[in-house]
Amino acid sequence: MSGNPAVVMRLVASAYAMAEKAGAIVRRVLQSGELGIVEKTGANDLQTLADRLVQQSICASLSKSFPKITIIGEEDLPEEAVKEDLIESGQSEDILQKSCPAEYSALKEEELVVWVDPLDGTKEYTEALTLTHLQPNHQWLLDHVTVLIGIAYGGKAIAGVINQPFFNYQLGTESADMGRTLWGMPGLGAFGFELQEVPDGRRIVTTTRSHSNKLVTDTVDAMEPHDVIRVGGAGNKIIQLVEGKASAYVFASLGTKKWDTCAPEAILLAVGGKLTDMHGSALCYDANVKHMNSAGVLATLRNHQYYASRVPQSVLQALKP
Ligand SMILES: Nc1ncnc2c1ncn2[C@@H]1O[C@H](COP(=O)(O)O)[C@@H](OP(=O)(O)O)[C@H]1O
Ligand SMILES: [Mg+2]
Ligand SMILES: [Mg+2]
Ligand SMILES: [Mg+2]
Repeated sequence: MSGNPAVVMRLVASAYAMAEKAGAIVRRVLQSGELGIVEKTGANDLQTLADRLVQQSICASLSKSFPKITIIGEEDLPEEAVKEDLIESGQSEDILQKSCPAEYSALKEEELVVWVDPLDGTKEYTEALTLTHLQPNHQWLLDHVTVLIGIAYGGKAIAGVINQPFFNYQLGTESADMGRTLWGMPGLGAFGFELQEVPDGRRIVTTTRSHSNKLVTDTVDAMEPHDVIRVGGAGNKIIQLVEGKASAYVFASLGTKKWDTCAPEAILLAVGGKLTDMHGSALCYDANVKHMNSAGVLATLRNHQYYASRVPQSVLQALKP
C-alpha cells in the first residue's frame, strides 16, 4: 500500500514526524531554562514558549502539507510568519506502509479536522524546572508532558499521535532513547507501546493533579478505588490506561478541551477502550463544536459501564454537556 497512500494515512504519517519534532522543541526549551511563562485565565492555566513554538510548528507544517484540512490548536497566537526551521515536512515511512482501514480510505482532506494540543501538562512542565537544574523531587513530573495531535472525521476521533518528550528521562539528556511517539487508529491498531492491563479486579483511578475540586474528588471516591494516582496531562493519563498503570481516568469537571481528548481517545479506541463524558455520552470532534468538555471525562480500557454507573447523581446534575 506504499504506491498511493490514502490521504488520512499521509496525514498520520506527517503528524508522527511533526510530533517528534515537537518533542525535540519541548526538550530544548526546558533545557534553555527560559520557559517564557504567560498566565492565560489564571495561575493554573499557563502557556510557555514551548506551547507557542510547538503550536506554530505543528499548525504551520500541517497547513503547508494539507492546505484544505481544518486545524484547531489550543493556543491563541497572533498571525505571524513561522520560521522555516519550525516546519516539518517529513513523514513516517512505517505508517505510509500500513493499509488504511477501508472505511477511511476515501476520506478527503477537507473532511478532516485536526485537534492540536502543543503541550499537554503545561502546569507540570513549568514545575519540573530545567533539565540541568532538576530537583530530584520534581523530576517525575516531566513524564506527564505530552504533545497531542488528534484527527477527526464525522465528529469521531479516527487517529491520534502522542509524543512523550521525556519518556526515559531517567537516562539523562544525552540519551538517544529519551522520548517516544505512540499512535493509533481504530480498525488498524496502536503502536509505539506495549498494551498492558491492570490485574483483574483492581480499580486504579487516575485523575488530575493540578485541577481538582470537590466534584472531582467525590466522584473518584464513588468509584471505590483500590488506589488513586494524581498526575498531570490528559495524554499522560491515557498512556497510564493502555500501559496497565490505571484502570480508569476520572475527571468530573469542566476544564479539558477537545484537543486534550481527541488523540488520546483515538489511541484508546484502537485498543478496545472507551472515552466519554461523565454521563457516558460520546464526545463530538466536529470543526464547529464547543471546545470545552463541560461534562467531564471518563476513560477506560475495560469495564466502562462499571465506572459510569458509579458517578453520583449530584455530579451528573452539576455537569451539563
Ligand atoms: N480548570 C481548568 N482550567 C484550565 N485548563 C484545565 C482545567 N482542568 C483541566 N485543564 C486542562 O486539561 C488538561 C489536563 O488537565 P490535568 O493535567 O489537570 O489533568 C491540561 O491541558 P494543558 O496542560 O494542555 O493546558 C489542563 O490545562
Ligand atoms: Mg493549556
Ligand atoms: Mg492539554
Ligand atoms: Mg496544552
